[in-house]
Amino acid sequence: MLENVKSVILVLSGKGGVGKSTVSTQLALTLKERGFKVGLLDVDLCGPSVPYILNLENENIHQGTDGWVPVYLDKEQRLGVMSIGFLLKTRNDAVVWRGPKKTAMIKQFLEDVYWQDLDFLVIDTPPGTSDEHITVMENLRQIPQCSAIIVTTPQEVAIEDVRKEITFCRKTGIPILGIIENMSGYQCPTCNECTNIFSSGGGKSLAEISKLQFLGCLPIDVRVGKLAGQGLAAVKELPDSTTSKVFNDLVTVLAESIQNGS
Ligand SMILES: Nc1ncnc2c1ncn2[C@@H]1O[C@H](COP(=O)(O)OP(=O)(O)OP(=O)(O)O)[C@@H](O)[C@H]1O
Repeated sequence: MLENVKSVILVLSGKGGVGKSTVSTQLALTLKERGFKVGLLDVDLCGPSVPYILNLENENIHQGTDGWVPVYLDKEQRLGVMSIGFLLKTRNDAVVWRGPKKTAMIKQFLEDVYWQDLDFLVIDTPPGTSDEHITVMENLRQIPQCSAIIVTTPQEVAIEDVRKEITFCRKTGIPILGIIENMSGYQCPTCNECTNIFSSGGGKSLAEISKLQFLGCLPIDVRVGKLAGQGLAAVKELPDSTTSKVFNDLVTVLAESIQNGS
């Protein structure tokens, strides 16, 4: 049920494996840390990684009187999580469904989860621009505030794919909040030095060309994955890290947008 959701943030990428789920989970954890009530919905039916990233693989969801009850990360129920992964027996179980069945499942995810009152619902989507995306976009029309964050890596191929994602958002009328460049160098956990192991700056120049806001560069930081597995936000545990700065700034932008109703 989306009636009580103030703002939806879609996390999109043109290509798989660029860090969409990592960004979605860290964003949800940061929003919770900053005092918001948050839902995290994983609609990547073929590769649901959110339960794995948050170490919730053994959790089950159940049907309550008001709808499906999300898995809550905390006692205060400030961060609820829903994923097809909770319905699969093991991480290796494959969902082999044709389009209409996938569409029906996503509709159910959007309509039948009892989220209670949420400030933000973060939606982790599959890579590309598939049926799943069209279903999500169609069902979000009722939400007063909805925007997309596009995740890319610095390499050219990912950048090319992400251009298609931008076109897709523009055609479907979803405003793009901005672009995040992930895996932008490697941050040494000991000395904090960041080394560019791929080319760099692609996300920023794409944002400039596309006239979109650039939301920052996230380095490869092995500590971030470990923290998410314990349900912890980088902004709390690694306050001096680049990751912390990028997510803090992003949440400030989101908090302003919810206040302005934009
Ligand atoms: N900034 C980062 N620092 C360290 N590891 C990262 C970072 N971003 C992503 N990873 C790792 O890279 C792998 C892929 O990331 P993730 O699952 O978030 O990508 P995705 O785009 O959601 O993938 P998929 O398309 O399969 O859903 C994961 O093992 C994740 O832990």
